[in-house]
Amino acid sequence: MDKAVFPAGAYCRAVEQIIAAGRRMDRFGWVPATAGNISIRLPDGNLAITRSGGHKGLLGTDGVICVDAAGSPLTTGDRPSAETLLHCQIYAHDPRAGAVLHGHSVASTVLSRLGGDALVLENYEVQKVFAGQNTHAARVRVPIFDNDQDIARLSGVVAPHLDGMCAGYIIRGHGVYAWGADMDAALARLEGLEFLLACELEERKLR
Ligand SMILES: CSC[C@@H](O)[C@@H](O)C(=O)COP(=O)(O)O
Ligand SMILES: [Zn+2]
Repeated sequence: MDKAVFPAGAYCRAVEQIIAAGRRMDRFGWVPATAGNISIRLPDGNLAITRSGGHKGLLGTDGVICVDAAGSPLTTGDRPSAETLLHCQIYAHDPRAGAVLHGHSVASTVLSRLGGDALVLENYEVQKVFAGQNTHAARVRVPIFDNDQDIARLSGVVAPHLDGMCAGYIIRGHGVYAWGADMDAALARLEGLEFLLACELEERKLR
């Protein structure tokens, strides 16, 4: 299939939103060097996703390519994000997911290296940004999975935990995955999660 088969408006909007999201994540310092990847689900079920290896804060239109729902590039020779399968997995699991974001913040990297299989967030007002959360008093569990360069194997480890995951997840020493119904919702989730991780890190430094 060729990119031309997409309704031009939907594809162009997706590319613009991905470029803008990369810039916003870069402003926060969440996509150092070539870290991070960003995708949007297109109306036909294919994905617009960042090409592998570029700086996500400096994306041009050629920094975004199309893959099918299984992660295969629609244009032969295109190299999608090395972590495309993690995006595909989220879209396959959650039919409401419209955008997926991955960044490498200092807070997610450092906190996940301290050990444990989850971070539990409690008594923060901002945790209400996560799906289904309406009080600071609830406990929001953010799972941490060990990093793995074999993304298919990593997705197999993540799979059994996706049900009921409301804030996203962390890969140890690596970064976070967050998603939402559209790009605005995904960015709000990511920003909320990163704010809370930064709070946790600050608090631990004071202890
Ligand atoms: C700076 S290395 C980071 C990569 O290994 C990877 O984790 C990452 O987030 C970006 O990979 P990419 O293939 O550009 O999507
Ligand atoms: Zn990464």
